[in-house]
Order: sequence, then C-alpha cells, then structure tokens
Amino acid sequence: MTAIRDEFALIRDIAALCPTQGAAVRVPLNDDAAVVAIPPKTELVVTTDTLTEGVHFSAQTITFQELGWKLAAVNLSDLAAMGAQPLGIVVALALPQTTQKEDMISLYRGLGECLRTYDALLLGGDTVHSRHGMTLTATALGYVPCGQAVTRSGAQPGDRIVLTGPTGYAALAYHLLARGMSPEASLRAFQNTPRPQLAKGKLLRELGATAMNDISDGLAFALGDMAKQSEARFEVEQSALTWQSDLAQRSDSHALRAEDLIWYGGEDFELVATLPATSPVPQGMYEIGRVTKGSGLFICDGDTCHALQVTGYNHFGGI
Ligand SMILES: Nc1ncnc2c1ncn2[C@@H]1O[C@H](COP(=O)(O)OP(=O)(O)O)[C@@H](O)[C@H]1O
Ligand SMILES: Cc1ncc(C[n+]2csc(CCOP(=O)(O)OP(=O)(O)O)c2C)c(N)n1
Ligand SMILES: [Mg+2]
Repeated sequence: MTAIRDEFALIRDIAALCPTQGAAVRVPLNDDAAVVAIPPKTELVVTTDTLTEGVHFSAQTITFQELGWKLAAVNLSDLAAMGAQPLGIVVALALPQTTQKEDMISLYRGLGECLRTYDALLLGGDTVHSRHGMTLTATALGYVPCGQAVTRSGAQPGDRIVLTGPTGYAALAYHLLARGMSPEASLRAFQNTPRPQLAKGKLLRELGATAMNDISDGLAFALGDMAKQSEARFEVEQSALTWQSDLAQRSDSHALRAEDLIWYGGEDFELVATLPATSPVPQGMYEIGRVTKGSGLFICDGDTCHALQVTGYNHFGGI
C-alpha cells in the first residue's frame, strides 16, 4: 500500500479510470470548470449527495470499489427520480492522511464502472485533506425536455402508485454485513452497488408520471413526502407487497422484521411514481396502491386502512 504524497498525481491517476470526454463536452476535467452543452429545448437537472465514513459506509461492510460505484449511483438515482437523462458528475473528496493510493484507485474503478454503465461522464472535482475521517461528495448534472421533470408534488386522486422494484433488501444486507456476516453476492449488491433506475425513470416520465421519488430514506418516507407535497392521500395495498414473504424468510432468523425493512429500511434506490389510471403499468413494475382525496399515508387490506407512520432515516433524528 502507498501513502498519497502528491494531490495532482493522484488526480491524474484516478481521472484516467473514468470516462471524461463526450460529444457534449466543450471543456473537460483539468480546467477551472467543465463546459458541457445541453441539448436544445431541455432544462438542466442538478443534485448532490454525500457519503461520510461511519454514517454511510464503513471499511468493514463495503470495499472501495463498491463505494465508488455507490457514490455515483446514489447521485444518478436522484436524476432518475426526476425522469432525467444524465450528463455527468463532479466529485469532491476529503481524505485523511492515512488514505492509501490503491484504495482511491479502487474507488475510481468502481465510480468509472457506474458512469460507463449509465452513460455519464466525470466532469471534475476537488481533492482535499481531512483531519476527521473520509467524506465523499458527488454532484450530478442531467437534463429533461423543458417542463417535463417529474416532481414529488403532482400526484392526483385517481392515480395508481407504481414501484420499480422490491424494497427492504438493501437494509437486510446492511444488517447482515454490520454483524460480520457474508450475504450472497446478489443480496450484498442491493446495499453496496445499488442500480440507479434511469431507464425506468425516463419511461415513467414518458408515460405521464404525475409525481416520482427515489427511495433513499425508506418507502414510507418517500411516499409520505409525495402525499404531503401533492396534498393527497396515498393508500398502499398490503397484498401488493408480494416480496414480503421472501424477505421474511430471509430476515426472521436474524430477528429482523420484514415489514420494518420494507417501510423504513432505506437505501433501496428504487423509484416510486404515481401514474394516471389511463397509463399502462410497465411490465416488471409493481402496482402497489392508489392516490385518493385527503392526506397522509395509509396501508390497506381491502377496505380496511390504517395510517402509517411517516418516518425514515433522519441524520439528526437520534441526537
Ligand atoms: N445543506 C443544504 N443546502 C441546500 N439544500 C439542501 C441542503 N440539504 C438538502 N437540501 C435540499 O433539500 C431537499 C431534501 O434533501 P434530501 O432529503 O437529501 O433529498 P434526497 O433524498 O433526494 O437526497 C433536496 O431538494 C435538497 O437539494
Ligand atoms: C456504516 C453505515 N451505517 C448506516 C447505514 C445506513 N444508512 C446510512 S445513510 C441511510 C439513508 C440514506 O442516506 P441520506 O444521506 O439521507 O440519503 P439521501 O436521502 O440524501 O439520498 C441509511 C439507511 C449504512 N449504509 N452504512
Ligand atoms: Mg440528499
């Protein structure tokens, strides 16, 4: 392992592992700022997310290569949630003195792999010394046709609630990893190398989605916030959560409740959207409920509904 002695040599080595050039790039990484063209009749979509040591990751549960993928993926997921097409990301690293060069090479291998998978570029960043643990921040840039971005606030009574994939597995994987266990590769991937649902986000936008959100803080929080911002009532049908029994089979023996993982686990990075009843629900997605007049988030078994607590991962909630 090699200590980092030169900020600029490090930047050269890690940037070489990522796609940095594309038809839209007028000025790539290595200048004061990048310059990128956006297609005519589109609007810029911008989002940022940070991963910090001890809060979002620990060396015991994730490799640097996985972490690089996850840093890009959690940011691209927010673009997906708007129905946007990615352009690229900028990355800011705050690194403790003990950081090893090989680990940063692994980080950028994973980052580059994710960017290539989703047709996004590394447009720049910043690398600084930290005296208090490692902090990784990325900002993603994308675009949507003018006026077409899907916000959290447009759900209408009569819409269906659609989910792009099951929730709860990312949290199950995290709990197993944190206990020093080795979940199988596909389960580990839910937590360590999540897939931003860019293609599904675009499809849902094109199908006329009225509201959309990604699930970083848990399904309850994502739906609860959409209900609140849309000033509508969201009802989820218990029987539509068809993966609950599979999740329960895997989680019961570890004293984890599938229901809690599904609603409050977080980090699933699937999308939830509301679709007008006239739009078809795409194959492979779950229709989990409906939007009605009123307010709040409810779980229903036929005609019997009860209110669900709208909480999720809250960074300062436990302090
Ligand atoms: N420190 C901050 N300064 C400005 N805006 C912020 C800050 N932190 C969060 N936000 C904004 O608040 C909203 C909610 O943030 P967050 O829960 O992190 O969203 P997400 O789950 O999509 O990452 C977003 O619009 C985000 O851009
Ligand atoms: C070491 C470690 N501790 C805890 C977790 C669980 N965890 C960390 S952040 C988070 C929620 C999402 O993070 P946040 O920064 O709120 O994402 P955002 O909503 O901004 O996208 C969860 C469930 C983890 N993955 N790793
Ligand atoms: Mg955020």
